[in-house]
Amino acid sequence: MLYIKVPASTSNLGPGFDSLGMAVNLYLELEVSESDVWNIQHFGEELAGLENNEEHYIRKYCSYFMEKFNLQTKSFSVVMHTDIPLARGLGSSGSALIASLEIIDYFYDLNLSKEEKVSLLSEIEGHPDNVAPSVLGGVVVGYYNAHLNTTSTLQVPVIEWPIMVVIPDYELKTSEAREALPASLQYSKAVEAGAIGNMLIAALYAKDYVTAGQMMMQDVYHEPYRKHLVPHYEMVRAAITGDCYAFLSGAGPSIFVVCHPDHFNENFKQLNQLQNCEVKHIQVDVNGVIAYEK
Ligand SMILES: Nc1ncnc2c1ncn2[C@@H]1O[C@H](COP(=O)(O)OP(=O)(O)OP(=O)(O)O)[C@@H](O)[C@H]1O
Ligand SMILES: N[C@@H](CCO)C(=O)O
Repeated sequence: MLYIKVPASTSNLGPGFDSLGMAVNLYLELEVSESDVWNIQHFGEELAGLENNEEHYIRKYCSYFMEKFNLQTKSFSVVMHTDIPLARGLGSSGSALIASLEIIDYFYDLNLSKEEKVSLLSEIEGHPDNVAPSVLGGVVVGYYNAHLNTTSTLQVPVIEWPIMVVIPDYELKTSEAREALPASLQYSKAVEAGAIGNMLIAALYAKDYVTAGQMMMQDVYHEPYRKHLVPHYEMVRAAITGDCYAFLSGAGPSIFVVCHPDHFNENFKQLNQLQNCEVKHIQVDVNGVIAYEK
């Protein structure tokens, strides 16, 4: 029996659009064994609405990898639980892709390295900002070069201020949130967007979380085009006070909030007053995916 535990991820962190992400302590967990026929069992409320057919991501991406590596077809029995809410900007689809690759890696003895896994997964997603942190752990910058089909990643220091996430009670599919983006950015806007992202990375290295937070809140790549899809976005920005900074998690609708330790409790209480959402204190996951025989 193979046990797999994949952390959730938040991506973009404001201006790190498609290239910056952080693994966090919500988890997809699976127990997997070989079987004559596919059998996937769901546990927990997050998976309650998920259809269990050939399009199920675990089944679909296991088949994808079998074909990609020219492997003899196998079927699996899977028992699955997740704390990661689906389609909320917390990397749920990435977690399912990662789990599928772990299944194939283990049951076909592929012995893929973490770097090879991140490359294979980034090719599917088109960007590494969810899969790289969920595989490697911590805060990760990644660049998927679609022309060469290569992925580069580097870990940056984890954020040491406390973090919370506001999870609205509605879904937003990544595909819908990507459709809201413009087809092109004016040159001067692109330069501005890049400068804000560069400042964010420098601030994370410097552990200057006031500057990091200010950069997180000034994204011009995606948040201006998506905020109309997320009513909680302006509500959260209006509610936070003190040294406290918010960014849209991935494609949304969840919103991450990074706070000075002295300002965390008052902001946590304040955000808990908001309707139609849940607020969770979050930790960075520094391990990334784990998989072992049970
Ligand atoms: N554990 C899972 N098993 C199977 N399919 C899953 C699982 N988790 C997510 N999915 C699939 O992924 C879809 C959500 O993907 P989507 O990219 O829209 O959101 P997300 O990955 O949660 O957010 P983001 O990419 O912004 O972080 C679900 O509707 C479901 O089809
Ligand atoms: N960087 C991606 C993350 C969601 O997959 C986006 O914002 O669309």
